[in-house]
This record gives sequence, C-alpha cells and structure tokens, in this order.
Amino acid sequence: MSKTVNEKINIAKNIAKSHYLNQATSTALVLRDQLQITGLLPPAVETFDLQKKRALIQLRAKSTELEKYIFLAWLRNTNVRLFYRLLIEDLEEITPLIYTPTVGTACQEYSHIYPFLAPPGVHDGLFLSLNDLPNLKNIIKNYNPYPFDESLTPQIAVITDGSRILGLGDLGVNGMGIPVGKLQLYVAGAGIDPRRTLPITLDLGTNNEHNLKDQFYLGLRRKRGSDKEFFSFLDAVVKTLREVYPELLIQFEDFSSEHAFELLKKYRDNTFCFNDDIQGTGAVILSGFINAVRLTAKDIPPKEHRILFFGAGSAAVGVAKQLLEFFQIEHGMTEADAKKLLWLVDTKGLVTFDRGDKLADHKVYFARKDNEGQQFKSLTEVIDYVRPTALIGFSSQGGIFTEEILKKLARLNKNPIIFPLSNPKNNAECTFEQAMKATNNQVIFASGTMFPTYTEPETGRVRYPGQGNNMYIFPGLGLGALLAKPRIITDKQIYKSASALAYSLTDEEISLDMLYPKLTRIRRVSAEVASAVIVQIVEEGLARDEEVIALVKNDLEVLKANKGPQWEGLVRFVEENMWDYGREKYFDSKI
Ligand SMILES: NC(=O)C1=CN([C@@H]2O[C@H](COP(=O)(O)OP(=O)(O)OC[C@H]3O[C@@H](n4cnc5c(N)ncnc54)[C@H](O)[C@@H]3O)[C@@H](O)[C@H]2O)C=CC1
Ligand SMILES: CC(=O)C(=O)O
Ligand SMILES: [Mg+2]
Repeated sequence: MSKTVNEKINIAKNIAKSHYLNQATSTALVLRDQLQITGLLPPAVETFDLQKKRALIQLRAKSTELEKYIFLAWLRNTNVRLFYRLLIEDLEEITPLIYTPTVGTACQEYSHIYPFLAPPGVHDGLFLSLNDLPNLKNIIKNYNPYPFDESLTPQIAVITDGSRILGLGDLGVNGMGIPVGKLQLYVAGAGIDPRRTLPITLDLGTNNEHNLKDQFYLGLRRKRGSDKEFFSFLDAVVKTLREVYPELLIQFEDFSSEHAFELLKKYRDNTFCFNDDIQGTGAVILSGFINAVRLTAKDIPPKEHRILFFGAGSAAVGVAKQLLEFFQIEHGMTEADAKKLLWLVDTKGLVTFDRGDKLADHKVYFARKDNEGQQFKSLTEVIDYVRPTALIGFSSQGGIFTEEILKKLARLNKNPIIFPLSNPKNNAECTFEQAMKATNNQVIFASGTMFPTYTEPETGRVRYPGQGNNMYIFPGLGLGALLAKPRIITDKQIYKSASALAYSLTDEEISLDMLYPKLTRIRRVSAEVASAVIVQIVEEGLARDEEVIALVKNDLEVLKANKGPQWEGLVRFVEENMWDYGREKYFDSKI
C-alpha cells in the first residue's frame, strides 16, 4: 500500500530520531537533505554490509568480554537493525556475549557499567519497585521505546526480581541483564519483533550485602521483605500488566526457587505465562535426554536409566517432572515406577523422606522412600548407592564433578550421561574437556553454557558438546503461543516443545552424535518448536487465531492423504511471521 505524503514525512522525521529506524551512515544523501541532517554525518554513504563489517571489527578489538557486552548494548540502543544483523548472522560468536556467560558478569557489574549502555532517551527495560505500587499503571505505560507506531504494543515480557540470577545468587536490580538478554534471543532465535519485547526487573530489595554496601548499587537499599509483601506486589504487577496489555505473554525468570514454584502454581491456570527455569529448562533437558537415550539404547533399555540430579531447585525439579512425563508417555511406565528412576541431591545429601529435616514443598514429591533408613551425604556416597546412568548438575557449584566423580560414572557406564547445567560457565559442575578426559571420550555431554569443541588426541576426531540451555525452547514456545493465542500455557504444550526440539536434529547432526541442533539453525528449529506448540494448542481447543486453526486443519488433511511432510504449511507460516532486520520497506530510503 502506498503511503500518503504525511505518512512519509512522519517516517522521515522518525528516522532521524529513532534507534530502530536509524540508518546512520547508510542514509542516502537525498534523505539526509529531507531530514535536515546533512553535515551531521560524515559525507560517505555506506552500505549496510560495510557498516556491519566495521561493527564486527570494532567488537573484536575490545579486550574484555564485558567491554564487548557494553559495545553491543550501545549498538542495540543506537542502531537496532545493525545490532540484530550482527547477532543473527554471527550467532555463535555473539550469543555468549549477550547471554551466558558474559551476561553474568554484566549483571554483577550492572550498577558500575550503567549508564553507558544506552544514549539518553533509550531505555533497556522497565524497573518496577515497591515504591511504585500506587502508580503502576502509569509507570508501565512510561516504557515505550518505539513511540512512533502505537500498534507496536509489547507482546512478551520477561520478568525477574533478581533473586536468583543464573547461579550467581541474589543480584537485586542488577539482574536486569537477564530479561534484556532473554528477549534478544527471542528476536534472534524466533523473530519476535524487538519493538514488542518488554524486559522487566522488579525491585523488592536485595539480601546481597555486597550490593547493599556498594555506593553505586542502583536498587532500593533494603532487604527483601515477607512472602506476603512479595506475592501481593507480584499480584499487582501481573494484574496491571494484563490490564494495560491484555494479550501479553509473561515469562517468569530467575526468581528464587520457592517463589518460582508458587508463582507458577498461582498463575498457570489463569494467566498467559510460563516459568522458564522450571518449564523451559524441563523441556530443553528432556529433549537432550531423549537423544541421549537414543545414543545409549544399545546398552541401556530406556526404562533402566537411573538419573541423579545434583541440586534440587527449580531447574532440577522442572527437569525431573518432564522426565517423569517422558517415561510415562513414551515408555508406558506408571507414575510410581517412573518416579523410581529419579533421585535428587541437595546440600544435605540425598533427598529422602526420613532425613530428619523439613523438606521444601518442591522436593517432597521426589523424596525417596526406599532408602530403608539409610542416609547418604556426599556425592560419592550417593553415586555408590544409586549407580546412576545419568548425572545432572543444577547446583551452581563450579567444578564439583571432580575427576574422581567423573571416573566413577565412567566405570559404571559405557557412555555416562553427564550434564553440568549450572550457569554461568564458572559454575558448571565440570568442563567438557574434563568430562572427555576422565571418561576416555565416552561421555554424553551437555552444559548450560557452551564449551569449546574437543579434539580427541588419539584420533583427531572433533567432538561437539551439547548446550542444554532453555534458549532452545523459550523462543519457539513463545512464538507458537503468540501466533495461536491460547489464554494459558499447558504442560502438554511444554512437552510438545521438548519432543519437537529432540526430533529437529538433521542427519548430519545425528551423525555427529549431537544432542542439540547447531545454534546457527535456531530460527528453523524455533519454527519447528513453535509449530508443534501450535498444533498442541489447536488440539486442546485453546487456539483463538482462525488462520492458525485453518492451517493446522489443512496440514492434517495433507498428512492424512500422505501428500507431504507433516506441518510444512504451518512451519512456513511461522517462518513468514518472523521479524527480520531487513524487512522494513522504508529502509530503501525512497520515502
Ligand atoms: N541450563 C539451563 O538452561 C538452566 C540452568 N540453570 C542453572 O541451574 C542452577 C540452579 O538453578 P535453580 O535450581 O533455580 O537454583 P536453586 O538455588 O534453587 O538450586 C540449587 C540447588 O543446588 C543445591 N546445592 C547447592 N550447593 C550444593 C552442594 N554443595 N551440594 C549439593 N547440593 C547443593 C541446593 O540445595 C539447591 O537445591 C543455576 O546455576 C542456574 O543458572 C537454571 C535454569 C536453566
Ligand atoms: C539459563 C537460565 O535460565 C538460567 O541459568 O537461569
Ligand atoms: Mg533462568
């Protein structure tokens, strides 16, 4: 549709002001005249390619990862499309700089690197503190980073209260890097429009003494209050967000485990939301586990796996619940029998019913009753008792899977499954190299933060570590949900996201014994995950988008008639709905 003169003039004015529309040195000379910015840019008119090349050279010249993080934040907040072009085209290089591990350092240093992340008038996210309670609605509306198009209301909010940022503990408002980073991966990984993302950090105080004493700390200088205060603030925030943006999908992120489970219980059946650490992580690790089961199937029948979780917080319990579903759905086990394959360990040792302490609610369901009065404290003791086929680390205790532990696993299993999943990298329970060396290269491995490949010295064969990180799930899950528009996210939708991810491996990836697809394929993988989620939403009768419902029905008919690959029409539709940095028509500079 051609634009009216007034629309064109408005766009022109906005290009001059907007970090989204900004073309910097690629602005054509005629456009510079129209915008009255001639002379304000150097004379050369550059291509987008050349701009990208310069940005990459500048990025690579920075000497620390934190400097790279700051450079990328600045780029994102001054030239959105150039930033996303870099991220999407150089995903493997840039993801670790905006996400784990570097985002961990950036969060720890947030109050020190602020405000050098964005120019005046551009805001990385929304802070809501307890003091804002009387005025939440207006404050939520204040966050409008792209004021030029009112149809661009937020679609997804990632919310944290900073109380358990990665494995780094309570960082208070310094946790803002996490919602910001997750939403960048929504854009890169699933083509969510960056203008429709809403990072939120809640400030209910912090129990981090270091922060409270730090003169630069940017949050409220008070300790966290009672659960009552927490839940009533959360109620007010969720309620107001839904009033202002009724279709908003809310992702809860990095809340302390006790609150995370309670929040999910409270909102899952009445709010369009999910918890990434419980459900997203559950799905991504189930997916890796499905492929690990396939790789070990010759030696271990699936039902004979014994899975030991080192750590018993939101992530471990979320994964345990998904595995429980898997053994029931795929292997016909009863709930009681499936539960017997899972053991949890926390700071006090093996989680048993009769251990003598009051177990947190989320541990009770998995507490063992078959220990015959025996208790097992150290990891070594637990391993000797359980004889696990899989050891899964969610403890944030870097290096705790020692050579001795790894060798023990190797003695027990031909191919031990070892997943040190804590973040960031320093908190990983072991490295890929350590696991390879201690198991004579037999390990089946995934970590939360990516490790380098390992070349077997004897054979020269290159081995690929898996990255078991919820970043493979939440972008596709979120996109699928936004397209089909259910009012709630159900367990079945989460389960389908996991199986879609597991079966998204290409023949090449399977031949390389990979557990997860290559990161560079994330958009295609997210489209497959989103499609599986959409089909499930339609099957549950929860979809509210007519076009999506019709597409699923059509694909089903094609499938029944055996005329083509499953969900091809749907996957194409999903891909066509992804935002891309080059799609906007007004960038051809002919206004
Ligand atoms: N790879 C991924 O996609 C994800 C990774 N994570 C990571 O998982 C870790 C845990 O997250 P949450 O479960 O939410 O945290 P959490 O703090 O609730 O859980 C940690 C658990 O480890 C146990 N633990 C701590 N030290 C221990 C020790 N020395 N011995 C035995 N047990 C010990 C604690 O008792 C607790 O049960 C974090 O590092 C987080 O970054 C979390 C979500 C997703
Ligand atoms: C990956 C993630 O969500 C975490 O470590 O908390
Ligand atoms: Mg998290």
